[in-house]
Amino acid sequence: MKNRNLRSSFSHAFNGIIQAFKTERNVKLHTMFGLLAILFGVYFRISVLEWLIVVLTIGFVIVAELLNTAIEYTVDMVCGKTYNELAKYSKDIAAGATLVAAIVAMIIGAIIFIPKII
Ligand SMILES: Nc1ncnc2c1ncn2[C@@H]1O[C@H](COP(=O)(O)OP(=O)(O)OP(=O)(O)O)[C@@H](O)[C@H]1O
Repeated sequence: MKNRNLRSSFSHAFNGIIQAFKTERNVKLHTMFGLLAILFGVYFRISVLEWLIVVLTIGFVIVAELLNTAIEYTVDMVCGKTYNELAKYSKDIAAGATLVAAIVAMIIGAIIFIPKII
């Protein structure tokens, strides 16, 4: 089924974000960390450059989580409950991508905020 116009295209994309947020604990968790980083940014009055880095990092983590969720759904659609070695690799690698994104975000958060907290 093809999107007939830009509005339905945006609407489906938005529904996808809502679906991932509702069903995936990690999407919720990383969104909370993103909001916390924004609160810290406001509180510590970080610079424009720091805001650019914080916003890019939050987007990077959320995009990784959304892609991981899409891969999980696709694997489940193909395999259902059947064990499959390739399904395992796909899910583990997708989860690995979100872990890398989360670690990078933690390092960036530490570099920006720890000196301000101290
Ligand atoms: N069909 C399958 N065949 C083989 N292994 C699977 C299959 N489905 C899941 N697994 C294994 O179980 C793990 C957990 O899968 P699950 O679908 O529960 O992901 P999840 O707990 O939602 O992951 P995340 O915490 O990243 O959101 C996968 O990383 C994979 O190692």
